[in-house]
Amino acid sequence: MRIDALTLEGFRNYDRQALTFHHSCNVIYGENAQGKTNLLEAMVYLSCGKSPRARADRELIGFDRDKARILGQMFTRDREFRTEVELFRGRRRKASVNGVPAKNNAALSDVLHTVFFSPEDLMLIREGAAARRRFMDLSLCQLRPRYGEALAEYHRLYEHKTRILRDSGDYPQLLATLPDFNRRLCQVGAVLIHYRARYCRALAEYAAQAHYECSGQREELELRYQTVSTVHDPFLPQEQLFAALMEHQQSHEQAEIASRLCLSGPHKDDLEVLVNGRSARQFCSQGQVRTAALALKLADREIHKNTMGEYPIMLLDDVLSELDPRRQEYVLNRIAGGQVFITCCENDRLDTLLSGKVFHIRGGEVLA
Ligand SMILES: Nc1ncnc2c1ncn2[C@@H]1O[C@H](COP(=O)(O)OP(=O)(O)OP(=O)(O)O)[C@@H](O)[C@H]1O
Repeated sequence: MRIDALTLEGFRNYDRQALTFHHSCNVIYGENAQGKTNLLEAMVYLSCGKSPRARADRELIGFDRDKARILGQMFTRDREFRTEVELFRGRRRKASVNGVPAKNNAALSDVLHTVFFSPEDLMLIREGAAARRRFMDLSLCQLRPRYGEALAEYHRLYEHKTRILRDSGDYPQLLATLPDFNRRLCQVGAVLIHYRARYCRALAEYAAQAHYECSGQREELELRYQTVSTVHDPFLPQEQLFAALMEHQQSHEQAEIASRLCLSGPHKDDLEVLVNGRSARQFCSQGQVRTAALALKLADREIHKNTMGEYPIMLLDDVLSELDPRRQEYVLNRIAGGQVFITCCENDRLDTLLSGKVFHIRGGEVLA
């Protein structure tokens, strides 16, 4: 799997830029705030229809533009693909693959998978559960089309339910609609738990191996998927997951109405990380946290490889400079075999370390 060419028009600080890439390694360097991350962000968008950092698509459109266009030429499963996305202010985006309209994000993920790794991810372990849920969701949306659909529906229902609870003080009659929302949230929630449990099991296996190697065989990493307390086994059939979610929901109904908050459901899931049997979040040193985060990202890459039969595109956004030489070397050795994009501020070391193509970015343009 590789991206051969990318064209950006009106995307973030790119006015119009066409780029062709090396099949293996691409180093993108430049000073701060020149557009290096924007470039990687466009590639993530092509792979899943979402930005890893923007909350709304309109943030991706150039400040003084009405629309943005991202066009990628990819090579996957021995075939060429052309994915095009157009984003507009105030109207729905348009996306197509080889000229055929893409119905949803899954149609984009069918062509391209990316694993995006940025300095913020180095604190994935220390942050609250939301960061680890985002990590699982971004990956699962690319891996499993049904998961992406279920997650989108869950978010819609959750928003709606939140509004009902919030407004129920002034309009108590709204509460009559709550049982229908709760029921559907539990049905869709069961789908999310089904996929998350399997993903976390695979992630745990690969991440343990990577962490063990990267720590010089000194540390053991364990991952535990945590979901709603009445779900004693997340691998049970979905009907049983649904029943367990309903049980939790019913026991929290009064508390939800009193607090006007959604208290029950997999929107509070987490992935607990332990190193040598202790909570990494509480007890790990900065270095251990980095190794664990690195292990999660490398494990994610292996899962994509197993699912697609090809390595996903690895996007390393300024992370190498944050790692010590031993970890840098480990990452660079582990990611050989697929296409990789690496951004950095200085080009003094990487082009000697890696062979491939080097791009110098300034003000949303690639300098010759
Ligand atoms: N919608 C937008 N329209 C135009 N410019 C934008 C838009 N969003 C962000 N920018 C600009 O893009 C630049 C940031 O680009 P980017 O995040 O890619 O930086 P970077 O080169 O990765 O920098 P760093 O090394 O600091 O991470 C900023 O100058 C910002 O003002």
